[in-house]
Amino acid sequence: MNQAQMKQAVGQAAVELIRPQLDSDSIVGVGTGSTANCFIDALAQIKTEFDGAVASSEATAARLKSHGIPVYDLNTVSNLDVYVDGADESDHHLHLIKGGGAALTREKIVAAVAKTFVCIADQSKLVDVLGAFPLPVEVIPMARSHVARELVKLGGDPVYREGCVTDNGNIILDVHNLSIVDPAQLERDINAIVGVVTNGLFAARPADVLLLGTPDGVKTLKP
Ligand SMILES: O=C(CO)[C@H](O)[C@H](O)COP(=O)(O)O
Repeated sequence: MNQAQMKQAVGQAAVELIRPQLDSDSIVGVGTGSTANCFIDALAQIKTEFDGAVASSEATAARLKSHGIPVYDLNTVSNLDVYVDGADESDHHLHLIKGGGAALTREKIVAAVAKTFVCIADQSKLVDVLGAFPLPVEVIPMARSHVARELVKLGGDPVYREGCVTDNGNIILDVHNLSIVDPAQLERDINAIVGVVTNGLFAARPADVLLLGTPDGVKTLKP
């Protein structure tokens, strides 16, 4: 099984996992990225079994709508049982790095609202210590240089993601060379920098389950 097939397998596995809890009133939280796209395509096959979705990005909203799945504003939704999304890295506690697709802030908001967060990823994303993948930080544009200096004080090497404007109109700094031994503390420290919208560490709200694509099939990991 190659990487693309593993992504399809975990997308399908996520649909099978959540399907028993769906009913005609259910709204599904949907993440962003190539693995989340596999989930969307699999979800479309059962679109008559739930009401609609909340999207974590404009790209995801467009893909959901292209399948005829209604997309709701999160503010109109009182109950979100499940959120399904990919990740750039996961450790064995299911602390994540996300934001490779620049959708981290909306992803973190939807994950915070959902009762259950199902992460889907191929096996290349599972690591012992987070940080080989540069940590994305969404920043208010006028604070870019200030935030970059503060990130250097925290031991990282921030790099401006050229040409990237988030769905919220902000910029991304990718922080290289972090060895993240305490993800929850670093998540708090970076979010405390004035000008930071949020960072791509999901430690305060880790995933509840990780469906990991491997050549031997999909494995289920829990913290
Ligand atoms: O956090 C994300 C987008 O902001 C994605 O979940 C992450 O980048 C993984 O993407 P892919 O499934 O394409 O590898």
